[in-house]
Amino acid sequence: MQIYLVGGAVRDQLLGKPVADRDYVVVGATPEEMRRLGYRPVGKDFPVFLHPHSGEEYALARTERKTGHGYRGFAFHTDASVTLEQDLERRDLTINAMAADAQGAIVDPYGGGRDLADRVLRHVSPAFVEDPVRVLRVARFAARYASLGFRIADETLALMRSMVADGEVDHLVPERVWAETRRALAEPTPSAFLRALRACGALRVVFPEVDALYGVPQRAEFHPEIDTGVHVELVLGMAARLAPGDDLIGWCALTHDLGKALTPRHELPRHLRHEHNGVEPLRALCARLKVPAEHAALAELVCRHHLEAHRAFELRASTVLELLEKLDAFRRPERLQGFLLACEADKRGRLGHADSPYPQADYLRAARAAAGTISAATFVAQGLSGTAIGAAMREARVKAIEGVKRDLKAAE
Ligand SMILES: Nc1ccn([C@@H]2O[C@H](COP(=O)(O)OP(=O)(O)OP(=O)(O)O)[C@@H](O)[C@H]2O)c(=O)n1
Ligand SMILES: [Mg+2]
Repeated sequence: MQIYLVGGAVRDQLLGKPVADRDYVVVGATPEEMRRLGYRPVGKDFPVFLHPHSGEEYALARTERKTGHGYRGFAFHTDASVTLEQDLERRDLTINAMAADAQGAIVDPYGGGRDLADRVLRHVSPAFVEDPVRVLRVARFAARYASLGFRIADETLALMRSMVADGEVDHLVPERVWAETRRALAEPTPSAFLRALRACGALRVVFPEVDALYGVPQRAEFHPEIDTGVHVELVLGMAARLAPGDDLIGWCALTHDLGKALTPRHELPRHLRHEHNGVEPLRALCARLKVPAEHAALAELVCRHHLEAHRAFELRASTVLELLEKLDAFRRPERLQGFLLACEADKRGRLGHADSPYPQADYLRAARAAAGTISAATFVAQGLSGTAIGAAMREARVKAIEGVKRDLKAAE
């Protein structure tokens, strides 16, 4: 039997990127042989094994045949006669379909090295269509490598388009959609994920609430980019810059303006109440994709309150305190931090505003810090009890926030 390093590890090595996880393909072996050598089978019907010591994945070379719609409609064919070339042929992209033998020699029957050098995401063979998740994967790789100059090959985009038209993407289970989305949001250029999905028509199927934002105008004095979809792309880019690798902030960036798709036509390009209108579609989206609770919670806070953050200096101190309370900022400072990052991404994610300051974040952080030093114990010690404690605390916190505001004014 022969063992080859395969897929992402070979690609990343050739790109000069750190290799995260290593997958191996084993040619000319049987499951019995693998077990005899001490490899542990991953599942019952799945020809994948874990190395007895390293725990890395070793898959028997296989071909895949589609038997039905969607994620489960697969049959594997594996036997000792399946070649490396056959195994590589059923993979998604040429850059993911290279192997390296034990000496490090590259096996590259489908031109992955050339596409890597040319910065092209290209499918390997017509077998690409057998797994609709690949539509999302290609978009995710676009988000990962856009900054290196990668683009999707025309023929691959055409194939993705035909898969969407054939309804293949309708059958994706929410867990897979979320898993790919979450990873895409943590990549350096998450907007490329949106653009790729939109280019093949998958955005309308997977994220109709986001797709609907394209073509919706906003007021030019606040949004020189005009188009709400373009704004969301810019906010995603800014979120990736302010909070690299943070899919929580990315999720807030993606969903903060969903309400703008619901603005009545005659009100455009103004978006009155969009922060309220966005809550319902956001909740529906989070439920549909089974988004983690923290993602759903912070995204809703950002959706509801981002305008208040932008207007922080115009708010009364008592309103600032209420905002901090709604964010649960006193018990959970990380929530405030995430909220402010998303709000800053929204403000700077506008054409020509990438380098604008966002002093509102410093103000709200300082307000939280000042108000946070006031504790109930002081008032208990003064002999207050019951609701009087809460009232006195509020009053003291409002005063503290007023003090922060005064200091800021004085420093101007
Ligand atoms: N739907 C899929 C999933 C995986 N693969 C193949 O399996 C390999 C390993 O998959 P995975 O670990 O998900 O992707 P990587 O390419 O390793 O990328 P990452 O860096 O994200 O792990 C891929 O390179 C690709 O050859 C595929 O063809 N189709
Ligand atoms: Mg991998």
